[in-house]
Amino acid sequence: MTRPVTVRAPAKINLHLGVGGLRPDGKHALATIYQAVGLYDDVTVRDALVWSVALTEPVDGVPLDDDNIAIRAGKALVEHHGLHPADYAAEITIAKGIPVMGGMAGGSADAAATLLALDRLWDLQTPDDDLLEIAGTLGSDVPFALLGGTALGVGHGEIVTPLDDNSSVWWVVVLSDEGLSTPAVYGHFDELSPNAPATPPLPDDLTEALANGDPQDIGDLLANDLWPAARDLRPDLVDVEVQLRSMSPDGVLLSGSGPTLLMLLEDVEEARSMAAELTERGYRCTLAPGPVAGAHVVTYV
Ligand SMILES: C[C@](O)(CO)[C@H](O)COP(=O)(O)OP(=O)(O)OC[C@H]1O[C@@H](n2ccc(N)nc2=O)[C@H](O)[C@@H]1O
Ligand SMILES: Nc1ncnc2c1ncn2[C@@H]1O[C@H](COP(=O)(O)OP(=O)(O)OP(=O)(O)O)[C@@H](O)[C@H]1O
Repeated sequence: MTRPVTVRAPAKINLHLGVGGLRPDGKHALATIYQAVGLYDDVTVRDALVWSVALTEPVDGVPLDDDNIAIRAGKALVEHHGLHPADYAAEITIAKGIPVMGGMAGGSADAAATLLALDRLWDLQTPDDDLLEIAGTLGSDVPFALLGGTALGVGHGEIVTPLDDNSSVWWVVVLSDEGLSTPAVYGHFDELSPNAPATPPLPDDLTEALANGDPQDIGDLLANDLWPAARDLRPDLVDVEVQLRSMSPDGVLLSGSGPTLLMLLEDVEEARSMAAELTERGYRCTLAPGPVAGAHVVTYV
């Protein structure tokens, strides 16, 4: 019997989320810049006779059956290697630190972590390119969760290329008590933007600002095409956004498809005092540094 393996995978935000038209496969063409930030899920895998998934603490909205993306990831890895499904299954335990349905790709992090953890548990030695390819079949954000750091994402978000990022920033992460459905936000985007370009333009200015590492320039260039749709679906977010902008006029951003909101700060002390002030005003928030590493093993067999 092999020893359990634990992999830690980060949340992501999109510093730029350019959304194009709806493709025939039901997804939207993207030109995005991902950044991995320091909120994590830890996924532990153990050999088992049947697939199962459990959480270390109960969290609403996470399926505990075969719909869980971690189990889908495990089965995809078994299939990729042509292994006999009856001989390979795992007990998966997830410690969730990434908000569920928050637009921070928590499920994607779990899928990426599971791929890496099972690869190590079963000593499959899957090449990195194969892991990225399997990841892309599981969800648009999954390849980036493997990669981490800061990266350009094109296609439907699954084609990722690392970017030179010389910034080191802190994000005040303002959480919402209620999640927002990613397909619903994309669906409303289609209603608001019927003439979106087939391929959105690449964010060259932000790419350059990241290479230069100046947080002020980065803050000025943050952009998210899903924001108007998220605002319509969740008008309560507008009030939070106004409060954040009154504290820091630049550097406020919707995370992915929302509803989490972000505020960029250069200095950790400043980030702490903003978070304290927001907490005092009744908001639930946390801090996360960026960029951080992608999925990585934290225990060894
Ligand atoms: C909003 C983002 O987080 C930004 O990175 C992602 O685009 C969403 O990625 P994800 O949650 O991994 O999404 P997937 O699991 O691939 O797709 C879920 C659903 O989101 C919508 N979707 C997702 C990605 C994409 N480029 N276009 C889409 O329209 C589709 O309705 C799709 O059925
Ligand atoms: N391991 C998992 N953790 C969280 N959600 C999961 C998991 N597996 C499946 N799901 C389902 O995936 C959906 C999206 O959850 P998730 O927390 O990944 O949202 P999100 O962070 O908004 O995603 P994204 O930013 O990629 O759009 C939920 O409906 C949830 O029920």
